[in-house]
Amino acid sequence: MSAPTHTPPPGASAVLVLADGSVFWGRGVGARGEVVGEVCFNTSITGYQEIMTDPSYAGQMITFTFPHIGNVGTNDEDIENAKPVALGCILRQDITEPSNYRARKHFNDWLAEHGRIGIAGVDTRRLTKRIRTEGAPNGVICHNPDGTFDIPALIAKANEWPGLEGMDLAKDNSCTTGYDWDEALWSREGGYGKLGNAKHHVVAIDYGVKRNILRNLASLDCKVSVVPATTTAEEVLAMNPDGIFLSNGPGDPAATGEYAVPTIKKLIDSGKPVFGICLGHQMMALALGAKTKKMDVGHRGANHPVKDTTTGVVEITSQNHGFVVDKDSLPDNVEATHFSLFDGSLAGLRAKDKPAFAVQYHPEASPGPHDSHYLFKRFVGLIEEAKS
Ligand SMILES: NC(=O)CC[C@H](N)C(=O)O
Repeated sequence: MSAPTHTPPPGASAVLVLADGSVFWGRGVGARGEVVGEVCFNTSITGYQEIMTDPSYAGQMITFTFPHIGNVGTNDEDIENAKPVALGCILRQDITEPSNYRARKHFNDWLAEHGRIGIAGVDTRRLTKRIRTEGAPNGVICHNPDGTFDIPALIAKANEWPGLEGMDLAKDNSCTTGYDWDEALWSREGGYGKLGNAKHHVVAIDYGVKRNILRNLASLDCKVSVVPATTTAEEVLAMNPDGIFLSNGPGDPAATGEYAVPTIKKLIDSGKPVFGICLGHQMMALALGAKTKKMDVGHRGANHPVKDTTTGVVEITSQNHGFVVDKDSLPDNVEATHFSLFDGSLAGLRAKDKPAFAVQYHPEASPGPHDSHYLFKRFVGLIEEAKS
């Protein structure tokens, strides 16, 4: 990488610095100010609003490898959380003018309104290659229209940030009080549906849950009670659920060892059907005695092939994770059920002696393909089996 210059080029209103001293000049988008966190990349070509609102991106800023960000604007519906959670975004091109019948707001205005900082005009290919070869670095985006930047201070800030490893972000991104969920999946004709005839009761533990997971459950006739991350196993079981769902969420799964992991162990031992997604998958693995680790290269995109070894079927999946379950650490009572066809990493597991299973990726998509919706049906199938 060429030596960084600390003199802003003409017109620079933002800068991205990495902990190793790399400097990327650009044009600020969204809110002004400074943000520090992990710099990752996502290869999806659609769904920037769903991605920015996915709570699993807490502590991270997202490099969008697709250059046309903003082309469908933003609306009040394509959200996975009430507010964006990703710290900021890094873009190749200036934000595209919105052109879509559902657009309500320009992406730039939406970012600014929610206090989210971004930078456009970055060589995102160079940045992505750097992340791919050296891992996701700490970084700072600074957006200052005055064009004055204290680069050494920003680099120091990037280095001082402790990094995601060992960081528990699930508790802070959970709801603080429980609530019932009855919104079902979206359709072009009717928008979001409503839970009709509630056949099953699912308690979903919220570690930073994406709404489309809850919508999928509601669309399969599940009344969903969402509860905070620190809810105890006794409290969950006292709600008499037919099934228990462990949500996705940000941060290091191993850092949830004091509250989530022991709770999940008790819930699995109760014999109730349990289904986990992403962080939920990682914590289920920890509860079953396996280990997790930080990945050299995280998976973030909407075209990741995964093989379900129980059926032999390959599905194209939506993914967002930087930690993974070590496939060599699975105890005898745990079966590996899915593998990533990109790097062979573990993408799904099940307990052999309990109705508990989980996947590392996102069957709810949002954004992404719908190949993996069958997993929600698999969960409801386990619930029906347990009830009969
Ligand atoms: N989407 C998620 O649940 C992410 C899980 C975890 N925070 C990871 O990065 O691996």
